Amino acid sequence: MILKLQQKQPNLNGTVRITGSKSESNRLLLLQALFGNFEIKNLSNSEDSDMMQQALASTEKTVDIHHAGTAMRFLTAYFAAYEGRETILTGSSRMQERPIGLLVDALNSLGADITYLKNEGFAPLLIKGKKLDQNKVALEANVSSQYISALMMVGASLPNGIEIELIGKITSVPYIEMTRSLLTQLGIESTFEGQIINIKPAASVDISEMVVESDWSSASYYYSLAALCDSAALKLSSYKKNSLQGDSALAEIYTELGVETTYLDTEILLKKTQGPKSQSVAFDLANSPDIAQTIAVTCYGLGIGCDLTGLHTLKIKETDRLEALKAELTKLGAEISVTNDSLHLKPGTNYREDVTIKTYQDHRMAMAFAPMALRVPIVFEDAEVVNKSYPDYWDDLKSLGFEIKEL
Ligand SMILES: O=C(O)C1=C[C@@H](OP(=O)(O)O)[C@@H](O)[C@H](O)C1
Ligand SMILES: C=C(OP(=O)(O)O)C(=O)O
Repeated sequence: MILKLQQKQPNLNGTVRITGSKSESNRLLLLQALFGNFEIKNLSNSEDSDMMQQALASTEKTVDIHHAGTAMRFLTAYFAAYEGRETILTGSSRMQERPIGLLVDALNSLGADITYLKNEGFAPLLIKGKKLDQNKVALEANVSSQYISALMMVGASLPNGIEIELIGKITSVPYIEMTRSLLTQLGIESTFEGQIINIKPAASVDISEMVVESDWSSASYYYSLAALCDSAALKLSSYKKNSLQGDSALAEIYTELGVETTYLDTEILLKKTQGPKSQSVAFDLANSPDIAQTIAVTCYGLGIGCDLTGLHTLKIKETDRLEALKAELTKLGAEISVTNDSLHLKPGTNYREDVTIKTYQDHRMAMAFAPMALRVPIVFEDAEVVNKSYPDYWDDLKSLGFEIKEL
């Protein structure tokens, strides 16, 4: 599906209801499968959460989780500890290029039997589920926190729990803390001191319902819209101040880009203030990698420069996000350079019209670039890519007055 977006109305007012965080949802679905049948409220309607649900319900030998990184990583650990079950776990062609060797090595060192069916270090995996008889494991922590979350959750179901030693710098730390907090809410004890995570064993949990906060990564696109319009009063639900999601750092980050957040009862209200405070901004996003694309595009739309660092995980996500950002922002007229872990954008407003943005099978490429429609008409290839995390995105933009035409 090719979509053309235009937004001639520079004052944005409205309320958008976003469904639950896909990170929290996919953790709770796994924890529900491991520990008991609590109800999950405000579950994400993302394709990734559908994939997780379908995979957990499947009795087939081959389980295909398409593009869902959390499902791939969490289910590798889940099926490895599923005694007597043999599973082939696979995903999209891109998923078969996203590394999983560190997690497989860690699980095999705990006693799992996982082998590679195509390329060493990558899906598809043949997982012969068995009892994991060890409970201490060490792994590098700078590649993906999803490996660590997977070990923490499945580790809680092992008879002796799990002790995880994290080697080197730890990336995406808030996601590890999110996993811990959800375990705590379920009554499962853990500690995280220095480089060591300890999870106590649990057989079942005594809780009837868990409520998922709405998705902050999805909220990022409204922060960008608020920054780029002339005036905004956008209400988003359901959010809270003490979020488990690291991307809630948006509220602080966007004060520098001219957006003020007010926490209401169960909503946040975004208002545009005077505009950006300086001609160039700098952020280390090692704790919030998923909002890097949003911030880079907002800065370009504001005509200011930015230096984004801590981006070393972007190359192994849905696409190489650093190269994709460079290619598409350049098409729009930006002067941008990237390294393996950083991005530098020069101030400038040389906006080119009617550019067609390639989305690289990456939902965040489409969603992050859409607010540029406040500057110039813009076209998106494969616009349905948003389904991975936010299927209602285009409809929600329409509700704010965006003209969206299928070409
Ligand atoms: O645990 C999670 O839910 C996630 C962790 C992050 O991945 P990395 O830890 O691989 O950076 C993030 O980018 C991803 O969208 C979701
Ligand atoms: C990186 C992402 O997801 P995942 O790693 O779960 O595929 C994302 O949603 O931006």
